[in-house]
Amino acid sequence: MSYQLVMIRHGESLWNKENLFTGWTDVDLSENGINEANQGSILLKDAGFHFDVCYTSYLKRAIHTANYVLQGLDEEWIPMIKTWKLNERHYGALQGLNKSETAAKYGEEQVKIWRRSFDVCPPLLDQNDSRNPALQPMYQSVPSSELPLAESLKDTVARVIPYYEQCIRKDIQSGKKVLIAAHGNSLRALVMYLDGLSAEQILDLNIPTGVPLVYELNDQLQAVNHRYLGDEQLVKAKMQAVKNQGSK
Ligand SMILES: O=C(O)[C@@H](CO)OP(=O)(O)O
Repeated sequence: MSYQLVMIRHGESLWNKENLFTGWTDVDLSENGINEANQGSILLKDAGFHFDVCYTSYLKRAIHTANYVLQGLDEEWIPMIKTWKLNERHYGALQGLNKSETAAKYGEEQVKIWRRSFDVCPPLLDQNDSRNPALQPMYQSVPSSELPLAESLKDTVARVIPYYEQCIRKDIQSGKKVLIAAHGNSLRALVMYLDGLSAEQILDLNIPTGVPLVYELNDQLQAVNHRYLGDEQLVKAKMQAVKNQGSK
């Protein structure tokens, strides 16, 4: 018995377009991001994919991407489960700063550490900052002790993976076709776990926007292989573009 899991990072957001650290800031997709989500849907449709359930975050760029994908597949009726556990990594006080300007100010190496290291946490948001999730209606049902003021990838792994194991895994195991529409770093956390990557290996992993990533899992639900749908060169160029966001 083998299983399958499909992930998709949201299409380009308005803040991706402006090259701003985004994290839990709830921004819309750009025009290009909408096209990317629709394109992702076409790739899935052409390859014959169907879904029984979709998991996404609380953030509208991921929710809208899921909607565009499911609309294209004519499967908007399936259950869509929204959880803050799949939110983007919280970028703390870096949120809203331009990545290139931050690289010019603090150096590209420091920005790479903030963006891609496993266990370095960005500077924390102030408790009284209106962006503190504990002060926002969106997170009112979450105990404030669980809500971050910034997160490293390690912190993100610590919330994404237990959720995957407790909730998503069960659906996959019961034979449901699962789609996860999430974010660059919440998906890096999941890929790190599924592929058993080390802290060094994860440094150079960049997830492209709006491209379906298909995992084949064995009967133990271990990853046996994965592939992006679509043109290989285009996928590589999109990954490189994500990497370059941290250049001066
Ligand atoms: O700003 C962010 O929240 C993320 C994803 O867009 O960026 P990065 O690729 O720098 O981790």
